[in-house]
Amino acid sequence: MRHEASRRPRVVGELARPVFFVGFMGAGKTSVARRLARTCGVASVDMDTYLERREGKRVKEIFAQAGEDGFRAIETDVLRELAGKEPLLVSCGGGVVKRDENRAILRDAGFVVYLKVTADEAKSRISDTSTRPLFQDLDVARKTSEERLPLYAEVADLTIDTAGKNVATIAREVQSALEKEGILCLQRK
Ligand SMILES: Nc1ncnc2c1ncn2[C@@H]1O[C@H](COP(=O)(O)OP(=O)(O)O)[C@@H](O)[C@H]1O
Ligand SMILES: O=C(O)C1=C[C@@H](OP(=O)(O)O)[C@@H](O)[C@H](O)C1
Ligand SMILES: [Mg+2]
Repeated sequence: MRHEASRRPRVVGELARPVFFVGFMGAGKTSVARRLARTCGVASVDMDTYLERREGKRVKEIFAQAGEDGFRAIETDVLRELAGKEPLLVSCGGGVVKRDENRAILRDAGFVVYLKVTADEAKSRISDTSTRPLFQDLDVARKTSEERLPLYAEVADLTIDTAGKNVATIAREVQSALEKEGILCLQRK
């Protein structure tokens, strides 16, 4: 097993622009970006993780202390910061598309991959919704998801329906599309 792994060529990927993953909570943005980073030798960053380290607080605490508006202000700041770095795979939080200025940053700075999921399928994937303050009630989540559909569609350069697919399959679909679009260039060493 170890021998086979060491014989596999090392892959180093380069991105022409930042790639932003958007979509509803539970779409798999964090998991797919992380998987793609590993298989393609590209750096990835999760906006929520980055934001939590920067603020020294969990997303849930920020919502409790500063409300959604407070969270969104920090989120915009972080998005701007990450959009200005060397191109990365960036998994965004599901609500990043709510602000007009964020949608402008996503469109202008990057290539946007929209991972589609229904609120019902997302609920079945997320075992513990306590870390997601806006996914506490399924009926509310269904409504929120419907309201956001046009916002995700507005920024998407690529849309992938994730229904019934696992993370590896989705990551392969994204990889192939990014290579075809000239956004991802892979060198096998
Ligand atoms: N395609 C998928 N099929 C099944 N489970 C998934 C899939 N994508 C993600 N998950 C699971 O759903 C949960 C949320 O995934 P995550 O990547 O954090 O989504 P997001 O960042 O879009 O909210 C995790 O437990 C993850 O393992
Ligand atoms: O949809 C949203 O408004 C949110 C999604 C979360 O990220 P994930 O989409 O990665 O769960 C996180 O940013 C926060 O709880 C708000
Ligand atoms: Mg996430």
